[in-house]
Amino acid sequence: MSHSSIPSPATAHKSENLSGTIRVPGDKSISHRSLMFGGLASGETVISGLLEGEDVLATGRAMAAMGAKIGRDGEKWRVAGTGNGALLEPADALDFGNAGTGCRLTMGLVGPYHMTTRFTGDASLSRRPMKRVLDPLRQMGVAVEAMEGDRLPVTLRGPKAPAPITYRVPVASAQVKSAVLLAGLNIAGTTTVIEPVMTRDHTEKMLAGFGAQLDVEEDASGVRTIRLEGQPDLKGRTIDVPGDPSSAAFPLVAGLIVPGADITIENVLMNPTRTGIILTLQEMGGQVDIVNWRDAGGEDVADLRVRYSELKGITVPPERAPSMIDEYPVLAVAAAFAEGETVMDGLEELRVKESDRLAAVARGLEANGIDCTETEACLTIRGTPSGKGLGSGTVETHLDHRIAMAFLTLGLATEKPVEIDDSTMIATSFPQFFDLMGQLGAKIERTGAASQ
Ligand SMILES: O=C(O)C1=C[C@@H](OP(=O)(O)O)[C@@H](O)[C@H](O)C1
Ligand SMILES: C=C(OP(=O)(O)O)C(=O)O
Repeated sequence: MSHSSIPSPATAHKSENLSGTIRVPGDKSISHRSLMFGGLASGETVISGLLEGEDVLATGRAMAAMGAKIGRDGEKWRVAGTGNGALLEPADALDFGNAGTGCRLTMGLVGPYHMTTRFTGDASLSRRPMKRVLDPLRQMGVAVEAMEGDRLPVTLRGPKAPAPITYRVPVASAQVKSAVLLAGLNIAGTTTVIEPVMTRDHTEKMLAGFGAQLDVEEDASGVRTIRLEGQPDLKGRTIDVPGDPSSAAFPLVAGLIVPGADITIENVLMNPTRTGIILTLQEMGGQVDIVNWRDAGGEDVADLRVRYSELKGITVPPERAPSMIDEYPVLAVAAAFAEGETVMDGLEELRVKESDRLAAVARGLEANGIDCTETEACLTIRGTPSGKGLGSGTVETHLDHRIAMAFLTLGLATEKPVEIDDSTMIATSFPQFFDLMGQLGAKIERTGAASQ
């Protein structure tokens, strides 16, 4: 895969008057699940707008290695599934590259199968904690072999008769919730997940769409109890994947910080478990108009018109973190141009993403002259609205696509250019990043030998 090859540095330069209309690629969470559930269901699933990023393609290869037939047919992807309960033992290790979601959800999916499955990944994924999904699998009777600290490579051996469990998710994580629910698909009886803090609900919504029996109850304090009836008959379906709000966040912030900008991003997923970044940028004074709000196959989507704005610092409510967890690096970039102080708290999960994002963001800001304070779970940024004196740093991206894209966005409004040490990882979630940002008039260039 390209991220194990030669690093490709890139540089962003001060830009003006970004303009135009773009569509960002399909939502990563929905794309992973489309291939997984399509690969599992009986019959055909036809997917439009699939994100063709490396993370999602790794999930496709894993499902193919377990018996699904997956192919591209013009603009669409066609998946012929095995039928629920009929995945085959893969001949080789499943390599998930950089993708936490693909790896953790697939661990849940295959855990209860009475077969042996091995999981590997790149250097970043091999550092990330897997205990959070391996613990509930152990409770179901799955035998686990893992590196120290429950890291990859991991081998799972499912029991003859897996037992359904009731599991209270100990961290706010859609990946953990989803892994337990997916395990429940191949276990007789009711699997129950208790989710104290709501996270993205794509697994619940999409499994119901494929024909699973799911019951979701929410109490007065917001605690959700999700009950899944095991061994449902899942049926293939048609899916239209909306644009990824986590990718839209980069042109969105660029539009707010580049003087004279006026851009539109069409067809963005507006599921309320994903829109924290839009709300937060609006609270900072960002002119983000949500237009043409509509339903698209069971999900809300809209177009976002974004104009350059004088931003002000705010305190971001920590309880909003799950609805914008992947957007903090680029929110930090908006905060770098806001008047006053922006406080982001409740960010402990950022430390276990593709990199320690809290540290990577703080170091990148400091390298470019931006005043910030990092504590265990909090980042405070004091902005410079004019961008004067900022820039000229080189940012270490640590195999993290969001760090790479966030700092290239920063360099569009700093006085001096911003360089990142590697841009290859951007292809994991947003392969069209350079092209689309270029279309808007952003001055970003790949500067390394590997870009030739
Ligand atoms: O379920 C998903 O599709 C995702 C859940 C989030 O991870 P956590 O569950 O670890 O918070 C998010 O960071 C990731 O990019 C996608
Ligand atoms: C955290 C992310 O992804 P994953 O956990 O799937 O690697 C992300 O895309 O920002």
